[in-house]
Amino acid sequence: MKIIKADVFVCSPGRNFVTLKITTDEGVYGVGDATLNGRELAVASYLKDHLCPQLIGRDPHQIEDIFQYFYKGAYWRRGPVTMSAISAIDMALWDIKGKLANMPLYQLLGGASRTGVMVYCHTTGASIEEALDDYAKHKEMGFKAIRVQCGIPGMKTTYGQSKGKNLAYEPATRGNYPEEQCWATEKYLDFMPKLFDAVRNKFGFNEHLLHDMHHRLTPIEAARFGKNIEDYRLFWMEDPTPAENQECFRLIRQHTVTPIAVGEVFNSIWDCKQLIQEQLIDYIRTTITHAGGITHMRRIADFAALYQVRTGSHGPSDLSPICHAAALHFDMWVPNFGVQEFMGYSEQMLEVFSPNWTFNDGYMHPSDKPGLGIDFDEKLAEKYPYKPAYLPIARLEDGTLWNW
Ligand SMILES: O=C(O)[C@@H](O)[C@@H](O)[C@H](O)[C@H](O)CO
Repeated sequence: MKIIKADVFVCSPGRNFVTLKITTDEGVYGVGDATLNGRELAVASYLKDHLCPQLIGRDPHQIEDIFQYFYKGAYWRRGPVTMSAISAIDMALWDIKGKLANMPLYQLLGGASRTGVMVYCHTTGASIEEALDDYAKHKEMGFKAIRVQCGIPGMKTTYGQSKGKNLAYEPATRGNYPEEQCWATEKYLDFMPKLFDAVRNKFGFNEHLLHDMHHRLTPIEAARFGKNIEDYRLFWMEDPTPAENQECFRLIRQHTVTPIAVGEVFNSIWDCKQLIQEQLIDYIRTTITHAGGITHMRRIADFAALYQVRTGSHGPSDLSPICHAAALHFDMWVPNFGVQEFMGYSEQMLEVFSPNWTFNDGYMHPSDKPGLGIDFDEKLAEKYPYKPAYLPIARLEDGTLWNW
């Protein structure tokens, strides 16, 4: 069996997605997600101009060898653009393998380790009251794990806040320049515990409560924050500080038992090796689309299992439904599963991708169709051409560029 075609599509049914479709000489095809929010065209070019031509004529069964061929073969290893491109190839090849074996992906990986995948949703609001209403709505929908964010008095914008009533959280803005937001750490540190207090007072401790700090604090500020909120027993505080320097997390760990989740911007095991080995985190949040596909994610998860670090994969709607479909199969199998993020998709997006997963009472189940169990409508996608859009940047009140 040989690969005869590898096509890349960039479409924008509400937001930009990069999709790869690999076709074999026997007519079986697989799909993969290569979306890198704000840098979509770079990944599309990496695939189209460099990797796709080298896929032609290769045996699609050789997933591991193809991963190594592109990872080692470029000489220039790692990085989000390279790894997103490799991830999409890997996903599409697993899709093909599942279709050939007539098995859903999770069966190929080793079968189900659980009856369903616990997912966490996003709740947000301009004020605590609005966030509480949104929380109630999501609790009603059955979610067992809920992320809470909300506007901070005295700050025009903050991370994780929806832009209007009933609008889902959407960070990227259309146009050629990123939106500029403002950040004030002290205001955040003083205010945010009040949100957790209000949530726990109103809803109790039944749901897992999560919060994303989006890389905004220094290690000692994150340590103070984690310590202050211990009574609210968060499931995790996410991305408390930037993680390029993994040692920084030692300081946070010395001060607090609030669990820590990190990894959405990582693209290989090397980005989290020390964090895992020193047990500086509790959840690793790498994704199938950015961290080398199923092949490399499996390596990260197995390594993390040695240190009792569990998975909590990034799953925003700026990764395509193909990524979410693949993630659900992975989560169904992975022994050290923690939770899966699920932000949801608009109807327009679901028309283009048509997934077959199910959601019931806080748990999702992957499709039982062969492979990933998701398709991509190329014709419909043509109706939604790429539109430039960028993630915001953040500045401190004095104008200093900060971490968004
Ligand atoms: O935890 C999360 O889901 C966020 O951190 C993301 O929504 C992140 O901001 C976006 O994926 C960036 O594209």
